[in-house]
Amino acid sequence: MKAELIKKYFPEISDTQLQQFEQLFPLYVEWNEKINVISRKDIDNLMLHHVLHSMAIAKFIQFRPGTEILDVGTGGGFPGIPLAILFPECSFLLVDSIGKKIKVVEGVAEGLGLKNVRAEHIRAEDVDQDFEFIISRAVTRLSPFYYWVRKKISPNHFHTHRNGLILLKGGDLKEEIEELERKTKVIDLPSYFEEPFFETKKLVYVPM
Ligand SMILES: C[S@@+](CC[C@H](N)C(=O)[O-])C[C@H]1O[C@@H](n2cnc3c(N)ncnc32)[C@H](O)[C@@H]1O
Repeated sequence: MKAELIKKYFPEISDTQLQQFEQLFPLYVEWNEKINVISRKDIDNLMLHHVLHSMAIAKFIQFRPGTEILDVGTGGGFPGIPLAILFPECSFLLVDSIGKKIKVVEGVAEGLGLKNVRAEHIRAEDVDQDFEFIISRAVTRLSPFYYWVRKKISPNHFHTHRNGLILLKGGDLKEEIEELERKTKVIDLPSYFEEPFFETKKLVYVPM
């Protein structure tokens, strides 16, 4: 699946951004040979299941220039890397508790020439900085996630949505949302994209 898939849903992207999306596949193949962080099946479906899927967040919100965003449990760089391509004027910190994953993220970000990405081998709980938004894909249940990060959201609001958490998740979320005991908004990803995804089919927004 090529980068045209991205253009289909984000027709406003520039030629530079399109080229960066095109570079993602060879870069991940190259890095995955050195450090295996993405399964063979997922590499084959990289553009759809990782890249486009991550960009559901950009269908939910257009981050304004200058926005600071934390991606918790980024793994090989999702959703942070595709969003950093799409929002070059925003700053992204991508963190993971496994160091070798951060090496891949750094290699891919450097290969793409992304100046707006920092990657750090650190647990989410230990990050000592405020962000307008905290994003994450397929990391943990809502309630523990909220406790890891609840003090890291800055109070200023410049967006159409309040600062908060934007998470891509699968499974039956009803129980997790009850356990969280906070206002949430849940969006089904098929309302953004007609292509089928694996299990992670919901976007959860928790305004703070
Ligand atoms: C299932 S993977 C998802 C990776 C990536 N977000 C994706 O969608 O491809 C979950 C990731 O969360 C990381 N992780 C788990 N607990 C964490 C924590 N407390 N702080 C930072 N990263 C964490 C794991 O190391 C792992 O890379």
